[in-house]
Amino acid sequence: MVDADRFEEMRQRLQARVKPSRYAHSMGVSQAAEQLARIYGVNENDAAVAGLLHDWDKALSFKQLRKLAKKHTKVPKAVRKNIPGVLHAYTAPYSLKKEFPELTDGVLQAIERHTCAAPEMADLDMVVFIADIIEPGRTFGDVAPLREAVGEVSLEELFYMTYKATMIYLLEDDKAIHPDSLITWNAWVAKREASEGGCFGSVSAGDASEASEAVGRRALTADAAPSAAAPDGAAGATAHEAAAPEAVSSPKADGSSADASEAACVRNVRPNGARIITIE
Ligand SMILES: Nc1ncnc2c1ncn2[C@@H]1O[C@H](COP(=O)(O)OP(=O)(O)O)[C@@H](O)[C@H]1O
Repeated sequence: MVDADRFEEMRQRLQARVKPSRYAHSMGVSQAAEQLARIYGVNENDAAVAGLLHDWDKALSFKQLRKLAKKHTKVPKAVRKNIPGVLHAYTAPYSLKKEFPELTDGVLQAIERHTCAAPEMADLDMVVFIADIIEPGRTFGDVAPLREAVGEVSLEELFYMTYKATMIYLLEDDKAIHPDSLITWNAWVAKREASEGGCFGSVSAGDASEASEAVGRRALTADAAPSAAAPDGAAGATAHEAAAPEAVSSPKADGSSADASEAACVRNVRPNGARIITIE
């Protein structure tokens, strides 16, 4: 548990370390992660802290990251050389543990997995991964369906949708993809196919309307974010353009005990944002 004073200290140190657009994005991710955690029954404090600090090592140059990754991570040489944009996630546990020794393994793991994810994801890992993509400052054209699905589908399904959107974005932008990402993708496809209904289930209709009202359509919509900061100019980085949104309260909703007969299942999300929803 990180108390308010320590969180404030972390916030200030992050602000001093990264550029303003990165800081704004980090605040957005922290608040989005906290909201997602509340909805999906994950530890909110861990989510807020992991979201805040997830890009801690984005302050480093690729040269510094390569050196750090070589010494303190198992990232393969080819990835260090060719996909340095992902290294900050892998070096972060080492860097952050030195700065904030009280950070738990769970928080550090969620931070480590926020960029490339993994075949097995803890709930906190998924919350931080999703928050990084759907925080209000994100301006991708295809995040709207993800935001709308918050509280409507299970955490696993929302993660699957988000991971898929990330893969599509990387391909469409002609970016190299971490080789382990294909292993992760295949694992999640298999897991999803094996799940009941083929889509990880979903939250009940009642929970869905409450939760999406509070989070999906208010806190996590781009419209809710105050004015934009300058885009991040770091090589390979995407633009995070919003200042921190105001926190809003939302009801608790448990996505784990869905009645499949009432469940709305998002079957597919297309790059243009169109999606197919089936009511089962
Ligand atoms: N699986 C992946 N393989 C290769 N590159 C990736 C992968 N996932 C994300 N990236 C790229 O790594 C960089 C950092 O990712 P991330 O930390 O999610 O970015 P952001 O700076 O947008 O928060 C981005 O340029 C992103 O496109």
